[in-house]
Amino acid sequence: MRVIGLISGTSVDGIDAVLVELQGRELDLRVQVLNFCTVPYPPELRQQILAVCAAEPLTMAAWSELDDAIATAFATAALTVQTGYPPAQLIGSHGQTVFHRPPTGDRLGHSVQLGRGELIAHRTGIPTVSNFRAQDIALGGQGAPLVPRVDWCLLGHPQEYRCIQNIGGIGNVAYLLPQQQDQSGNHVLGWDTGPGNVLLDLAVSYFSAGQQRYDADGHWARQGHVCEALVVQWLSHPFFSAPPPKSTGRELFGWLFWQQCLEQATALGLKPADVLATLTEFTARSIAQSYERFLPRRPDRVLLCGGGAHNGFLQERLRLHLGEIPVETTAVVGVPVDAKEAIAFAVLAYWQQLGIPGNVPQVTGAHHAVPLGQYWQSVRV
Ligand SMILES: Nc1ncnc2c1ncn2[C@@H]1O[C@H](COP(=O)(O)OP(=O)(O)OP(=O)(O)O)[C@@H](O)[C@H]1O
Ligand SMILES: CC(=O)N[C@H]1[C@@H]2OC[C@@H](O2)[C@@H](O)[C@@H]1O[C@H](C)C(=O)O
Repeated sequence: MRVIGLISGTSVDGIDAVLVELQGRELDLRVQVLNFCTVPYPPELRQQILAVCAAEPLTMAAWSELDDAIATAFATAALTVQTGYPPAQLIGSHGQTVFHRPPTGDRLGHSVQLGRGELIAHRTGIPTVSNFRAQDIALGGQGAPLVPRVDWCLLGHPQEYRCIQNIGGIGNVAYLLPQQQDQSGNHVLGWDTGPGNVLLDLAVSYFSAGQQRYDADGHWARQGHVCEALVVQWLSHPFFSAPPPKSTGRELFGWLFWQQCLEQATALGLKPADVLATLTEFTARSIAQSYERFLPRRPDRVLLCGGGAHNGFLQERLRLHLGEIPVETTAVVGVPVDAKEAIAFAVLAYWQQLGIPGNVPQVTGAHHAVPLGQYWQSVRV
């Protein structure tokens, strides 16, 4: 089946769109990437999204406008990625997360992704699956991370224990047992590791007065010195010691957290490069520390994906803290680092059609595994 996968993540840097040909089911799943592109948001729309993520209030009418503007941008990205290719039969659209609250005690989680699937289906003429997190949340789960079951199929190894580490705005890991030992995918572990690039991006944007959006290859951070006292202080945040299942977002590691970091760094007289070096170290250590705390054994290999996989300095720090464990990217096993999440939502939509579960209960905390997403029919245009 030809499927389009769409996602814009917590970095809000644009819509990743992939066109794939999918065959098979789970361990025999085969993915052929036909095309991939990232379609940036119009700058004004990006600013509106970031404002909502930073808790700016909206009327319901403005909220509806925003939802449709995002859905329209997603539909455009879908049409762009399939230009020149035979039409896709299905779209899996994650949408844009603007709010994420994990469950606590009796209170159900709540995760809001804008860019409604019904508009995407209508605009593109392609049936669309969206709203992937809601069913997991209905079963008491975090609604995230949802990619680990796809990782198990696409990136698992017959004999190796592997960690697939996404470093997007937020970081998340999937820990895969050798496929020979785990034929069901029920033993996959995973959780959000904390901030990926989100604080770094906020810092770069601040220090460059909006001229730069991210620290290309970690070049700026590499020129600074790590302030160990701040790294230790930031790592004492209760999120890091809480056991999985756990997920997070800009609500915890976003604008407010960055403001605190900036205040503390300024009080200590840190230069911009030092702040970036310290934030990079914080991300690297939060990942390594979570492996030490929560993994039953050290992985044989770590495969990185997401935009952070392009940050050489972050990779260096991570290697240092992971000791002997080889750290590579998913690209070395044929899965492009920037397309992996979009591929995952194409697969989750495909599984929804086949009735195959998408979540992993011990990852999200949901009561059981279930197909994910809501299906919207379309009128062929
Ligand atoms: N060449 C590069 N050097 C350093 N960092 C980079 C580079 N390219 C991208 N990034 C970082 O990656 C980020 C985007 O990553 P990605 O697209 O994986 O995030 P996302 O999908 O929005 O987040 P999430 O996985 O949390 O949903 C950018 O905001 C930037 O910080
Ligand atoms: C609520 C939400 O959008 N969470 C994202 C975010 O970005 C990374 C991490 O936090 C992960 O939990 C999740 O995305 C991926 C696609 C997931 O669900 O696996």
